[in-house]
Amino acid sequence: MESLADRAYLVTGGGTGIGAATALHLAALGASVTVIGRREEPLKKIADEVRRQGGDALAHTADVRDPAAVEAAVDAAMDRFGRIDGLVNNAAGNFVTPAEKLSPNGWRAVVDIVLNGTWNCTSAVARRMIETNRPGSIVSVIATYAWTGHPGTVHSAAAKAGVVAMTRTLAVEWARYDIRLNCVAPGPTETEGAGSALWAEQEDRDRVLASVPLRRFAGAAEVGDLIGLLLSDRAAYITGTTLTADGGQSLGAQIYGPPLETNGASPSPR
Ligand SMILES: CCCCCCCCC/C=C/C(=O)SCCNC(=O)CCNC(=O)[C@H](O)C(C)(C)COP(=O)(O)OP(=O)(O)OC[C@H]1O[C@@H](n2cnc3c(N)ncnc32)[C@H](O)[C@@H]1OP(=O)(O)O
Ligand SMILES: NC(=O)C1=CN([C@@H]2O[C@H](COP(=O)(O)OP(=O)(O)OC[C@H]3O[C@@H](n4cnc5c(N)ncnc54)[C@H](OP(=O)(O)O)[C@@H]3O)[C@@H](O)[C@H]2O)C=CC1
Repeated sequence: MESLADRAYLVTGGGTGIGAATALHLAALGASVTVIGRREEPLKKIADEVRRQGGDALAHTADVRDPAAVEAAVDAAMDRFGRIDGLVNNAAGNFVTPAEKLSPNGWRAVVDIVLNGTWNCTSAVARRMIETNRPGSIVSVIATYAWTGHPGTVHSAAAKAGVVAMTRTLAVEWARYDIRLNCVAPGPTETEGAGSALWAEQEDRDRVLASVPLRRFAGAAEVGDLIGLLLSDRAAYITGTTLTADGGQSLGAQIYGPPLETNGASPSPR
C-alpha cells in the first residue's frame, strides 16, 4: 500500500459512514485529513480517532450547500496543513419517495447537497490547487443509479448523474493543471445513514440483498480503500472515470441457472 505521508485531504461528510471510513483509511496511510459536515460531534469523534492513531486531523463544520461556508472550511484546511492534495465529495442526502409525492423543497434539498455541494467543494479546492501550482485528485461518491435510474430516488439519481457529467467535463478541462477527477459508485453499503434513509425495515434489507449477485452489503472500509486508491499516485493515469464496486447489482439479476439464494456467500460486509 502506497504511503500518503505529507499529503492533506478534505473529506465531506467525513464524520460518519463511508466518509469516516475514508478519513481513517487516509490517516492510516500517513495523510492529514480535514473532515467536513454539519454536525460537530461525529466530526470531532473521527478527528480524535485519527489523532489517537498518531495522525493529524481537523474537524470543521460547514454545510456544503453554502459556498461561503465551504470557502471558510477550505481556508481552514490550508491554514492548518499548508496544502491540499485531494478532496472526497462524499456528503449526501437521500430518502425514498414516490416521485409524484416529492415536494419542491424535498427535490431542492437533495439536489443542493449532492450536485451544488459537490460543485461548491470541487471549485473551491481546485482553485487552491491551481493557485498553489499543485497537482490534485478529486473523488466523488456517486451511485450506479446515475446511469440505470432508480424508482423512488429521482432527486438523488438526477443529482448523481450531474456529478458524473461534472467529473467528465472537469477531467478534461483541468488536465492541464494535473488535477484528476473520478467517481466511485458503491453498491448498497452498510452505514447508519443509508440504513435509516433507505432500508430501515428488514423487508427492505432483504429486497436490497436479493438485488446483489454477491449477496452482501459492501463495508464502508472497503469503499474507503477504493477512494484511497483513486486519490493516490497509483491511479495517476486515471481521470474522468467511474469505479463501480456494487457486487454486480447494476448488471441485473440472473434468469437461468441455480437460484441465487443458494450461492453460499456470507451476507456480512467485509
Ligand atoms: C431501497 C432502495 C435502495 C437501493 C439503492 C442503493 C443505492 C443507494 C445510493 C445512495 C445512498 C445514499 O445517498 S445514503 C445517504 C443517506 N444519508 C443521508 O441522507 C444523511 C443526510 N440527510 C439529510 O440531511 C436529510 O435526510 C435531508 C432531507 C436530505 C436534508 O435535510 P434538511 O434538514 O436540509 O432538509 P429538511 O428540512 O429536513 O427537508 C427538506 C425537504 O425534504 C422533505 N423530506 C425529507 N425527508 C423526506 C422523506 N422521507 N420523504 C419525503 N420528503 C422528505 C421535507 O419534508 C422537506 O420538504 P418540505 O416539507 O416540502 O419543506
Ligand atoms: N450507503 C450506501 O449504500 C451508498 C452510499 N452512497 C454514497 O456514499 C456517500 C456516503 O453515504 P453514507 O456513508 O452511506 O451515508 P451517511 O449518511 O453516513 O453520510 C452522509 C454524510 O454527509 C454529511 N452531510 C449531509 N448533508 C450535508 C451537508 N449539507 N453539508 C455537509 N455535510 C453533509 C452527513 O453529516 P451531517 O449530517 O453531520 O452533515 C454525513 O456525515 C454518499 O454520497 C452516498 O450517496 C452511494 C451508494 C450507496
